[in-house]
Amino acid sequence: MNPAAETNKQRPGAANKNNPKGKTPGVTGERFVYQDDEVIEKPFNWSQLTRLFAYMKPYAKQMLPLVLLMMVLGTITKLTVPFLTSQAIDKAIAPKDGNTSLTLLYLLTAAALVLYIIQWIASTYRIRLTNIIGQRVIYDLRSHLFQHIQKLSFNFFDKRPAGSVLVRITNDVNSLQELFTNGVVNLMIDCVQLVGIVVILMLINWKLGLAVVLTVPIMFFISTKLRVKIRRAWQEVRMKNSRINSHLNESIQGIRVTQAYTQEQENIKFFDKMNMDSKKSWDRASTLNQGFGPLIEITGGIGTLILFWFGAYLIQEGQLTVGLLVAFSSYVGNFWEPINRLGQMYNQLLVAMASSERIFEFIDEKPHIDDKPNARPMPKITGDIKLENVVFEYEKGRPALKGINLDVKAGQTIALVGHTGSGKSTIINLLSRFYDITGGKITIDGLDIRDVKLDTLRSQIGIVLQDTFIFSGTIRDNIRFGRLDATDEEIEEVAKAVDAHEFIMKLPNGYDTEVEERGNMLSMGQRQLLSFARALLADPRILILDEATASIDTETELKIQEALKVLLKGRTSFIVAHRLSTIRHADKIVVLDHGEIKEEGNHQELMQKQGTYHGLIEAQFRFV
Ligand SMILES: Nc1ncnc2c1ncn2[C@@H]1O[C@H](COP(=O)(O)OP(=O)(O)OP(=O)(O)O)[C@@H](O)[C@H]1O
Repeated sequence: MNPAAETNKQRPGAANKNNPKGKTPGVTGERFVYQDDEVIEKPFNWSQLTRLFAYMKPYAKQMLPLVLLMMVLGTITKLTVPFLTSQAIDKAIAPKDGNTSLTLLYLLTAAALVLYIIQWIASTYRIRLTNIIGQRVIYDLRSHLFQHIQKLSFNFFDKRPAGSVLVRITNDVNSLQELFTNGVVNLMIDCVQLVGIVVILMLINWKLGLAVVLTVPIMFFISTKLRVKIRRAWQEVRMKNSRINSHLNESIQGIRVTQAYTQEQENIKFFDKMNMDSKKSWDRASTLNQGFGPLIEITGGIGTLILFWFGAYLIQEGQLTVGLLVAFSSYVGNFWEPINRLGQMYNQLLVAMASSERIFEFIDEKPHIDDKPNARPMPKITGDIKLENVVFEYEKGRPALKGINLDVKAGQTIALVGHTGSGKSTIINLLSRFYDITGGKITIDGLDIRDVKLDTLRSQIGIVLQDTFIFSGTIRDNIRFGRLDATDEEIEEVAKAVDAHEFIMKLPNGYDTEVEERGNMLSMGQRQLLSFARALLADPRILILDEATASIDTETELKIQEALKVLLKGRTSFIVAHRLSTIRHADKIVVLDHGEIKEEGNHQELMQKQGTYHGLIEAQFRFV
C-alpha cells in the first residue's frame, strides 16, 4: 500500500487518482463529501414505475391470479358483514312489526362468523403469497444490479466512492421491499374496497352517500400541498443517509491512517455532524408525515358528523332505517381507512421512486469498455506486444500518455520506471483494456486489442497489483481465485514454486486458515507471495505486475525475487518496478516522464548514458 496515496485521499480537494483534479464535488464543513446522490426533486415518473413493476412479471402469471382471488374474496366478505348487521337490527332485533326473531339473529351471527373465518384465511394466504412475490422481486433486482456493477468499467468506479455503490445495493433495494411485499397489493385492495364501498353507499341511500363522499375531494385538495413537502423531506432523508453510508465505508477502510494521524476526534466530529443532519431531516419528514394522518381523521370526523346529522333527518323522513344507518356508519368507517392508507402508500411510492431512480441510474450505466459487435476471440497469445503512438486521457484535455511507442518481443520482461504520476500504471491499465486508448494502437500478436473479445483477452493476462487484494476466505480460496477449477495439489504446487508453502504451513490451519478481508493478518511480503501464487496458477501468457514499494526485510526480498523469476519465466511481462534487483534483470527498461518515454534500454546501457535513469537509481541509493 502506498501511504502517500492514502493520505492524499484524506485531504479535502486533494488531487489523487480518484479525484485527479483535486476537484471538490461537495464540501460539508472542512471535509470532502461525495454529493452524487443529492438530487432532491424529480418529477413523478410513470415509465420508471412501469419499469420497476416489470420485475414482478415473471411471478405475476403464476401467483397474481391467486392473490387477486384472495383479495376479492377478502373484500367481499369484509363488505358483507355490515349488511348482515343492518339486517340483524332491522329484521331480528327491532323489526317494524315488533316481532323480534332470535332464530334469524342466530343465523345472521353464524353467517357473520363464517365470513370472518373466510376473510381471515383469505388475508393470511394473500399475505403469504405477496411476501413470496416481494422477496423474489427484491432478490432479482439486487442480483441484476450486482451483476451489472461487476461489468462496469474502471472509469465508473473512478468517479464514485465504493460506499455510494454499496448504498444502492443495500439501502435503495431494501427500501423497495415494502412496496413489493405489501404496497402494491394493499393499493389494489384499497382501490377495490373504495369502489365497493361507494357503490354500496349509493345503493343504500344515494343522497346520504353523496353527502359523505363529497368530503373526499376537499381532503385531497388540502393534502396535495402537504404531499409535495413530504416527498421532498423523504428524499432529503435518503440523501443524508446515503452520505453517512458512503462516508462510513471510507472511514472504516481508512481507519489505520486515521489512527496513525490521530484524526479520531476530527472524524467523530465530522461523523456527528452528518449524523445530526440525518436525524434532523428524519424528524422533519416524520413530523410532516404524522400531520397527514390527523388531517384524514379530521376530515373523516366531519364526514361522520354529516352522516349522523343527515342520517337522523332521513330516518325521521322514513327514507332510512336505523339498521341501515348503522351499516352506513360501518361502511364509512371502512371508507376512511383505505383513504388514509392510500396517502401513506403515496409516500411509500415517493420513497420507492427516489430509490428506483438511483438504482436505474446504475443499471443504465453502460460499461465503457465492451466488445465490438464483430469482436473475435483472442487466440492463444504468444506475447508480442506493440504500442504505436499511444495517447491516453483520463479526462479530456489532460493527457496521461502522449504518444508512446514500444515494441516488446514475446517472453521479454519490461520494467517501467519513472517519477510518480509519470504514467506507469496507466500503461498497464491500458494493456488489459481497463480503459480504451484515446489515440494510437495497442496490438498483441498483431491484433488490435479493441478488436478481440474482452474476456478472451483478459483471461490470458495476469495482473498482480501493488495493493494485493486478499478476499475473506481461506488461503486456499485466495490462491484458487487465479483458476477456479484448480485442484488442491495444483494450489500447493504453485505455492511451493513461489516459496509460499512454508509460511502457509506455519499458519494455524495451513491452507484452510481463514484470512479476514484484505488479509490483515498476513505480512506485506506474505500477501505478495500469495498473489504471485494466484497469478502462477492462472498461468497467463502476459503478466502485469505493479511491484510493492513497501520495504521488506532482505530475506523476504530474496524470496520474492526468486518467486518472481518463477513467475516471469516464459511470459511477456510488464513490471512497474521499484526494486533495483527487479529492474536490473529486465530485458528492457522504459523510463517515463510526464507521459512520455524519456529513455529506453537495459540497465547497463542506461547507466552508461548517465541520464534520467541514472539519476533515479542514484537517488534511490542516496535515499537508502
Ligand atoms: N483514474 C484516474 N483518473 C484521472 N486521472 C488519473 C487516474 N489515474 C491516474 N491519473 C492521472 O494520470 C497521470 C499518470 O498516472 P499514473 O497512475 O499512470 O502514474 P504512475 O507513474 O503509475 O504513478 P505512481 O508511481 O505514483 O503510481 C497522473 O497525472 C494521474 O494524476
